[in-house]
Amino acid sequence: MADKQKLLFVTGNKNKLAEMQALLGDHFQLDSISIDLPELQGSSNEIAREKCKKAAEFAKGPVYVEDTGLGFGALNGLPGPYIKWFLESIGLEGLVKMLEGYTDKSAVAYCTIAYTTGPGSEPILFEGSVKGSIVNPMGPRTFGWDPIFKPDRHNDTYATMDPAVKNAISHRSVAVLKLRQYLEKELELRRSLAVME
Ligand SMILES: O=P(O)(O)OP(=O)(O)OP(=O)(O)OC[C@H]1O[C@@H](n2cnc3c(O)ncnc32)[C@H](O)[C@@H]1O
Ligand SMILES: [Mg+2]
Repeated sequence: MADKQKLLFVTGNKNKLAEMQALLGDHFQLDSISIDLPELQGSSNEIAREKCKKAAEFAKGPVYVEDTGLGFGALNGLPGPYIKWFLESIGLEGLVKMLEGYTDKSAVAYCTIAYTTGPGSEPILFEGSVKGSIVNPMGPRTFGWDPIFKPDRHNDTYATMDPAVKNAISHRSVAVLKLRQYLEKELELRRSLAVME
């Protein structure tokens, strides 16, 4: 069997890395560099794209990054890409409190993966999102806002469900599947071109 294709993921977040390993490890040899890249302000797409360009300059080769957000329906999608700073400053309880005056508790969890073949190449984006609602914290406080996000059609939060279930339905898994399909097609194309040479 052919060696697994290598893939470099740049992130400062060990929980993201663990999930990526579970989602991609069977198909790719996933390497990682742990740096918390500076992030500009803007849409998740802009943030992921810029983060990816910086990561490629650092790694001097093909690389991917991801940006994850959590947007509240009642707040027109905020905190969105800024969820990390809200979480760090007001915590899970504070996030739940932000929606106290609203009947609309809906939220969207999303992941934007940006992949580039190297410095100077425009990153390609792969997006995944999951609709759900914000609930009082339930489950272990291991990963970010998992305890307050309950995906639609599930009785669990991301934190109370089995990690395998989260990985089967999550915003990250949707984006990862798109990345995987893209890379596998690319690889097939390169192999068929090599055969023709
Ligand atoms: O280095 P990077 O990859 O940017 O890692 P980060 O932790 O800075 O990640 P983001 O900038 O994407 O910020 C997303 C925030 O949401 C959290 N988060 C990311 N994915 C999550 C998930 O699947 N479930 C719960 N929280 C998550 C994460 O801990 C951050 O606080
Ligand atoms: Mg970050």
